[in-house]
Amino acid sequence: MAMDNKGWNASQLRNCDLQFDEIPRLHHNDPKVDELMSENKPVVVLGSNLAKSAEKWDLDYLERHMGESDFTVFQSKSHKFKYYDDKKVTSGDGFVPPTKKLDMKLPEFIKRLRAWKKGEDRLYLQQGLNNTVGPAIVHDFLNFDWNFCTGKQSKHNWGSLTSNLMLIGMEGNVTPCHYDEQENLFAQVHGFKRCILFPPDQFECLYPHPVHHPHDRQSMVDFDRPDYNKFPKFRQAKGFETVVGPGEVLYIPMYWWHHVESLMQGSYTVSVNFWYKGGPVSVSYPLKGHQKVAVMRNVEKMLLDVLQDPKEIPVLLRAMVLGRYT
Ligand SMILES: CCC[C@@H](CC(=O)O)C(=O)C(=O)O
Ligand SMILES: [Zn+2]
Repeated sequence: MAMDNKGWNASQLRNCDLQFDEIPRLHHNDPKVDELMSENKPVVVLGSNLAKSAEKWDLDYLERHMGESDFTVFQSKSHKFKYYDDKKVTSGDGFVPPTKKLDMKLPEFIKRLRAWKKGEDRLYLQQGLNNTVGPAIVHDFLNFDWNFCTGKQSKHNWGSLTSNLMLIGMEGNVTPCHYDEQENLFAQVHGFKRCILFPPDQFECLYPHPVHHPHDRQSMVDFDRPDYNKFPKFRQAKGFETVVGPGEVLYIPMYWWHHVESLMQGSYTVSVNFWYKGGPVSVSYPLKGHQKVAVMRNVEKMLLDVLQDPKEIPVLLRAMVLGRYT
């Protein structure tokens, strides 16, 4: 495969009907980086040393140093790893989990990753970096450029760092479109990931599952085969995209939708994310897109709390709105 000088080429990207603008890719010293971050806009930061100490995290190194613990690995029959909250699964709701959550030792995971053949079940290691990893990994973790991320945290008034997730994915793995309620500095360590982002105000085009659903925060639209009858506004979604490679950091603002895919016919991918709580809410009118999402979430939660039966929610909302507000 002819690789462009970027280390990948467009044939490795999955087809998507939409057109995207590029997410800006700026050197970490460029003042525009902080301008975009302060406007809650995504940016790829180049040349930072945020996770430079992890650049040696290839499979051999990880096999030698991750330690003997069990790590969280998701298994999927497809290329999609759609997150679900098992605390929101209620018996009899007919929900079929799309992935299986396994505990696996690293050597076993690596063996299966190396032996994997297209068409077989896929695996995606998603493990919080904590004291269960070996001392060498802890050493590398402590050698992340904490000045960089702590600097961003304080400059942009983010809350506390909640976790760092280590992600080891197979080529072609997809984390389908969803939003998180945290700020995210997403450090790409090995391999290439295509990231498609949409601002929070595209809520109406991305049709998230109801808040009480196990797939809360996840889009109902299948990007591989969008159902335009059920989700007509998806055609109007206006997204931004980038491909991040080793040493690059993508800022994913809180509440921004993101779809992330490990490039096809690429290598395995390693990423480390840095999730921060959001900062203090400053209310000014009109409310920002993400604030309206937070309001809608609260309305859904309150309605479920008082109505109890989820099926009554659309009935009440239609009675309230149709013919009165529309
Ligand atoms: C479980 C987290 C997956 C990650 C996307 C990806 O790298 O597949 C993401 O969505 C995030 O960092 O917020
Ligand atoms: Zn996410």
